[in-house]
Amino acid sequence: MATEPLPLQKTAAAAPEDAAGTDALVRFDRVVKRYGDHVVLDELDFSVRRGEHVTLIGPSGSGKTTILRLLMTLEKVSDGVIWVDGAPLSHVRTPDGGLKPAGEKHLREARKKIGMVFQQFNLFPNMKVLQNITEAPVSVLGMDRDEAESRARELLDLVGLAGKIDAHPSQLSGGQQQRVAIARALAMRPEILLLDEVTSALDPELVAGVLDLLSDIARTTDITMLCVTHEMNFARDVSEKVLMFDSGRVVEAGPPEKIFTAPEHERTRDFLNAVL
Ligand SMILES: Nc1ncnc2c1ncn2[C@@H]1O[C@H](COP(=O)(O)OP(=O)(O)OP(=O)(O)O)[C@@H](O)[C@H]1O
Repeated sequence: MATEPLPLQKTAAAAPEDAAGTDALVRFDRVVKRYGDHVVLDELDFSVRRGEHVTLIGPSGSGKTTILRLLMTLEKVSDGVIWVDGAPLSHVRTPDGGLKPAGEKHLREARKKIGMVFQQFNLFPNMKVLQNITEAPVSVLGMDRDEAESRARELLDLVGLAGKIDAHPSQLSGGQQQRVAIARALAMRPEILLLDEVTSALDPELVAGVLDLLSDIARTTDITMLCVTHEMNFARDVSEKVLMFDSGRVVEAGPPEKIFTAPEHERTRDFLNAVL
């Protein structure tokens, strides 16, 4: 059975030079997220270019996970618009050219472009490794099962777990489970990969292996990454841009070498002093 190539090689085209952010793949446009009276994201503006690897840092409660959950359409914006690839993610266009909040059908379609890896792996406990990876491509994308299995095998090879194809998640270490979760996210061929503290639940000796895998994926593929992490060395190695959040706003943004060595904002300095 012929399979399409995996989207796992860098294409020749360089990421567009776009200092103004007009060619952003992801753009938050005055995004507000409230839970009751609690404003979690406060007219948040930021953008991410295609192929860029961005790390989100900031104190607990500053809204980092909320940003990823909004992108994954697990939450809805209270105000403002999220754009992905020039189209509204959180909204749909009205006949008069305006925007209205998107319904479930649009959101289901939109989330196909986006994959997420969670802190707690979130594998299906009753499915073997192979089926964990093939389930969504078959049921959500309508992919032929043979093709999905063939791709899953390639991805398991990539994450170093070819021998665990018939294991259940409970038979794997945390690091192995997280590798399966990464393979499962990639199986959907996402344009954007969201990583939410993916090593926080791992035993310390398993962290480096998962981070090395993600570094390889960042280096060798075109995938755009948004990554919430407390692993500052990883952020330094992998990302081109670091966004420092506080109280639902970006207080400072820049390349890691700038943010980590010469932060300008007092909140960034305080945060880095606490975590480094
Ligand atoms: N479903 C919810 N209902 C009410 N409040 C929520 C909900 N989800 C998140 N919050 C609140 O939103 C704020 C931001 O949470 P979020 O998880 O985005 O922060 P974070 O920066 O990712 O924090 P951490 O680093 O601790 O994971 C917190 O004050 C949190 O309590």
